[in-house]
Amino acid sequence: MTTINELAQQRCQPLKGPEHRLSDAQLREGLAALPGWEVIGNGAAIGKTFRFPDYHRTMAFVNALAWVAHREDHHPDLGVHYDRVVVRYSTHDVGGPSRNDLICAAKAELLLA
Ligand SMILES: C[C@H](O)[C@H](O)[C@H]1CNC2=NC(N)=NC(=O)C2=N1
Repeated sequence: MTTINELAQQRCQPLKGPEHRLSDAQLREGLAALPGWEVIGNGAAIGKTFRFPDYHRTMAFVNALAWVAHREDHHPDLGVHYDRVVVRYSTHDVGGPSRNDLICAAKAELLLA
């Protein structure tokens, strides 16, 4: 079993090519450690909607997430709203979800822990 802390301790690696795409079983195993995260876009990505009481807290999270993206060189697609952020990770260079997406989802999650 993988835990959220094990994922969050890892660093994203530059991955290129479809061989790095996670299998359904690997994806399921990883998502079991990430509360609220789900497969979206028919297996193309993983995502979660984070809700906040106001715009200030929404943007504080967006900025913290941007810092994670910069540090890891792995970038989420974001939908930014007044009181929520729709976060979606997929690895473009792989053509779908990779281990990097699970790692960044775990780091995103722990920003709020
Ligand atoms: C060279 C650099 O590591 C790549 O271009 C990175 C940058 N950030 C990225 N972010 C995401 N989400 N997917 C990628 O494939 C990706 N590739």
